[in-house]
Amino acid sequence: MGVGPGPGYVTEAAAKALADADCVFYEDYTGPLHLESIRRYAKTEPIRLTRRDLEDESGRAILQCLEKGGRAVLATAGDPMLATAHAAVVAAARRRGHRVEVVPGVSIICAAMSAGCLSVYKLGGVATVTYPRGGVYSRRPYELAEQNIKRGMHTLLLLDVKEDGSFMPPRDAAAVLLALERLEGRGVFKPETPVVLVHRLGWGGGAKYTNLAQIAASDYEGPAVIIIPGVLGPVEEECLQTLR
Ligand SMILES: C[S@@+](CC[C@H](N)C(=O)[O-])C[C@H]1O[C@@H](n2cnc3c(N)ncnc32)[C@H](O)[C@@H]1O
Repeated sequence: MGVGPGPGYVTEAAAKALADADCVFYEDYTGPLHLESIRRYAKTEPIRLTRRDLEDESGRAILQCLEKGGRAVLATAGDPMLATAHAAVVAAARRRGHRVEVVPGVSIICAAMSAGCLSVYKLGGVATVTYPRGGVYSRRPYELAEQNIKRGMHTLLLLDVKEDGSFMPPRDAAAVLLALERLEGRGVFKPETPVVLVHRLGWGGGAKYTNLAQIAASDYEGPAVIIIPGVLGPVEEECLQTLR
């Protein structure tokens, strides 16, 4: 079940699922989750599951609740299935014969495209900007943006989650993209590259049409997404100018 990008986005369907559940679980490593919104509707105290509980242990606590005949809910920020690995939990429960309903939420991906004035018809592949691991950078955002730009498509970049559960600030993401440019050198991420920054949506943040150099020098907080616009239509261009 998704509870949207921030407070106030719990749908009636999500509220009903919470009210009907015997066990309420949540995770907050794929996006910040407003726990009070969940408590408002749930009849039991929500239990936090970590990435390890869900991805390494296959959501065992959820399956145990189901196997005792209970109804279980797993609440996530945004939409529960977009840019997450939660399909594995759904599949594990269905394989054991349980009925599973996915309750969609307002995804940060949809919300960011809306707030950023960009047409989803031109959204190309999505990637995540990650911190270098063991000194090695993932080249995926660079290669994907390069392909999307060639086709005139927009590139939506999600930002890494740190080990301590905090979200990569936009300045760190801009620094990673500029470092990738130094490694690859094909002119995909230049300091003057125009970008749409969507930060802390639903939590008092907003959207800004700016460039990579300005983001690298900014103090916006995460969570955030960075969109590299492709070829802009006149309506997109006109709307983007209002985000300067
Ligand atoms: C792995 S994605 C999960 C997306 C989620 N399942 C959804 O559909 O909304 C998590 C990333 O989305 C971005 N994000 C999450 N919440 C956000 C928010 N409220 N405002 C801006 N970006 C956000 C951050 O880049 C974060 O690392």
